[in-house]
Amino acid sequence: MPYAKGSGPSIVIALGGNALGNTPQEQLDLVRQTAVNIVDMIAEGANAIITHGNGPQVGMINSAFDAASKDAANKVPFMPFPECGAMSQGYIGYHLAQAIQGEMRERGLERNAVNVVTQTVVDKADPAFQNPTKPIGSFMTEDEAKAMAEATGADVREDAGRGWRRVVASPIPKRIVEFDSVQDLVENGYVVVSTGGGGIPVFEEDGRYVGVPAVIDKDRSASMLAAGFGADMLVILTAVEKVCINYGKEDQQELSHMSVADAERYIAEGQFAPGSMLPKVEACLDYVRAYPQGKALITSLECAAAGLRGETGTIISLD
Ligand SMILES: Nc1ncnc2c1ncn2[C@@H]1O[C@H](COP(=O)(O)OP(=O)(O)O)[C@@H](O)[C@H]1O
Ligand SMILES: NC(=O)OP(=O)(O)O
Repeated sequence: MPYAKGSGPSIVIALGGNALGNTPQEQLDLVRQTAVNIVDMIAEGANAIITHGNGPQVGMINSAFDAASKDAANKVPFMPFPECGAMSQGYIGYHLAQAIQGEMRERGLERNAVNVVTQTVVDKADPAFQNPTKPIGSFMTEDEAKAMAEATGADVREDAGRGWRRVVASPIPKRIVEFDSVQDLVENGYVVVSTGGGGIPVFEEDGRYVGVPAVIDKDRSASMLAAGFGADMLVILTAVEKVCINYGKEDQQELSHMSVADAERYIAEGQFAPGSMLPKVEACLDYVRAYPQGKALITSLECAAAGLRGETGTIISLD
């Protein structure tokens, strides 16, 4: 039976790595807290589509299958990378939908949560396939990473000052295959987990879809989803309450609002670290340029509901 939609804004939420953790038990525990923060927004009437990252998880699944399949005694088959992406969506979406459902039941909210395994069309000619940039899996020291690269042929890079990781191609998302189904679910009052890990990247060939070994940036896909829906707000939840200029320096300054022109100026000044805050600000800019009535919010998980009420976080709007 369909559920009633909330009376509040429509929002697309992108969950950062701090919402999920690294191991199954850590993820299960963290996701319960994440669900509390998400349901705080749903309790205010929000109609939410929740997207999430998958870098650590898809890397973990891929490494586990690679290691297991190399020993014939295990009888574990080689697992292609797109299938590992699909597994990561199922695994994270299962935890998220279950935790959100449980939290809504506990608060007596008559809504239902569902996870949609989602494919995202990318372009075969995307130059990203020639230049892998998306960090996946766990962090390593430089020596460990270089030894791994030597042994496996994987690409490795330093990740935003936090250590070394394997990197894979990260093409630009073009279209979400399950968009109409997600829209139907939202219209019928469901809280939808969708486009996890940016969506499983696929090429379109003669009307059929074929998985591609890559990982799409979840903030970019969330931005495209929010613009496509005409969502009132794109909410990017990460580890900081506000975006800063002079981040980490003595004269650090938190920003409550940025216009597109402000953001462009700060980007030109190099205020946002590539691989961490820069892609988030760029995703917000893409959304407000494509849907000028929309507002993007970057804040922490803990501040999500207060941010939605306009009490904290950094709002990015056209002007
Ligand atoms: N100018 C900035 N303002 C605020 N945070 C910044 C800035 N530049 C870099 N950061 C860092 O970017 C991080 C968010 O990026 P990241 O951790 O990659 O995102 P995710 O939450 O999606 O995993 C913040 O926690 C912060 O440490
Ligand atoms: N797909 C994606 O953007 O994952 P992370 O947020 O974990 O990097």
